[in-house]
Amino acid sequence: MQRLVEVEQISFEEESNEQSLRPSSWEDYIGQEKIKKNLRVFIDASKKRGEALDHILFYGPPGLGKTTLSYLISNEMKTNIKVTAGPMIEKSGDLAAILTNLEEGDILFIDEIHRLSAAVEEILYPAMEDYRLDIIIGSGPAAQTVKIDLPRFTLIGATTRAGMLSNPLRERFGMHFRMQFYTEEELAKIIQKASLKLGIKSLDDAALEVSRRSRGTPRVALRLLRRVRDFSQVANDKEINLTRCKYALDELGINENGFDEMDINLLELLISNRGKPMGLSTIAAALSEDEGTIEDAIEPYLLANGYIERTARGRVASIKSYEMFRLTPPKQKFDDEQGSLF
Ligand SMILES: Nc1ncnc2c1ncn2[C@@H]1O[C@H](COP(=O)(O)OP(=O)(O)OP(=O)(O)O)[C@@H](O)[C@H]1O
Ligand SMILES: [Mg+2]
Repeated sequence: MQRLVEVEQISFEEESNEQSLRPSSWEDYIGQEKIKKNLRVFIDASKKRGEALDHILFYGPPGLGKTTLSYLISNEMKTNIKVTAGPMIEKSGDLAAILTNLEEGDILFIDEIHRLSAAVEEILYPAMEDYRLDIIIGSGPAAQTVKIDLPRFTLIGATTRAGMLSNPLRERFGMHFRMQFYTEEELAKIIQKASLKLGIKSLDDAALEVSRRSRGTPRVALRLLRRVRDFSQVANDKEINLTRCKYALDELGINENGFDEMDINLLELLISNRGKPMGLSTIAAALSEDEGTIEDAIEPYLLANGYIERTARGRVASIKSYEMFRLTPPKQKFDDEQGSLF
């Protein structure tokens, strides 16, 4: 099923749409203030010293701006950026070829870095630490290690699943940044800027309405904005206004909290368990979704906003969810070892 608030699998068309709306300056990159502030200090310092920037790891749910930030860093450092992704680097030779083609100060961006194979990761360790490539030639007693020096480069890794990174890899990043969900005000600003780029102005209250239904995620906000714009243009509106906006979003089946069918199904499932924790694999089977998608793309926003709670024995719906469905939360305590859930 294609989710309108789906943030992970993006089509080619969407990807090129995204490129056109992708901020190219720090001023256009709204929010994530703490990360921006820190990054600017590190960038300034490394520029002053004339050194490559330390390796950086961005982690957090999809669509929050990890890739965009990486491009901004390369802009700011005035260096080349080579972009690849974990699943694209199949053999250690692939990575060796990428590394030996880098120039001094270049940025290598590896998306979905948690999906690198163990063999490829091993190549990365000395490359990150000592800018050195260790290649083993031959096998058995005649095997030899050849060491090749690499230019000083910066690795930027991005992942939706920091927990899946191996410790040695994680520790080799000098900076770790966790991406945060955006506030409604921040998303409204992003929408207004993007809207102008699309050639139609969004009125303040309309932009806020789209924000409220965007699950704290710029990619979702921009996707909803494009659909709302379609409705507005068909109706010959000069600006995107609140009434049309609400109509369009309702037509698209995005509820007032930005929840779509998938979120609702998950919440209903947990509620049907009446306060008893439900394990991830059970949830995945019941919703016919894979565990990774639930953990990376659906759950984080619901957790961050207190709609569900995670206990050692599984997930439960919180009072807030019962209230949203206008249901009474169960009084009975199921999880005795962990104390009251509510
Ligand atoms: N802070 C921001 N300000 C303005 N626009 C943003 C911001 N963050 C993200 N965007 C927009 O949201 C879209 C998605 O961002 P991006 O591709 O960087 O996310 P991501 O974290 O790399 O996602 P994924 O984990 O799926 O790779 C981009 O097209 C960009 O235009
Ligand atoms: Mg990305």
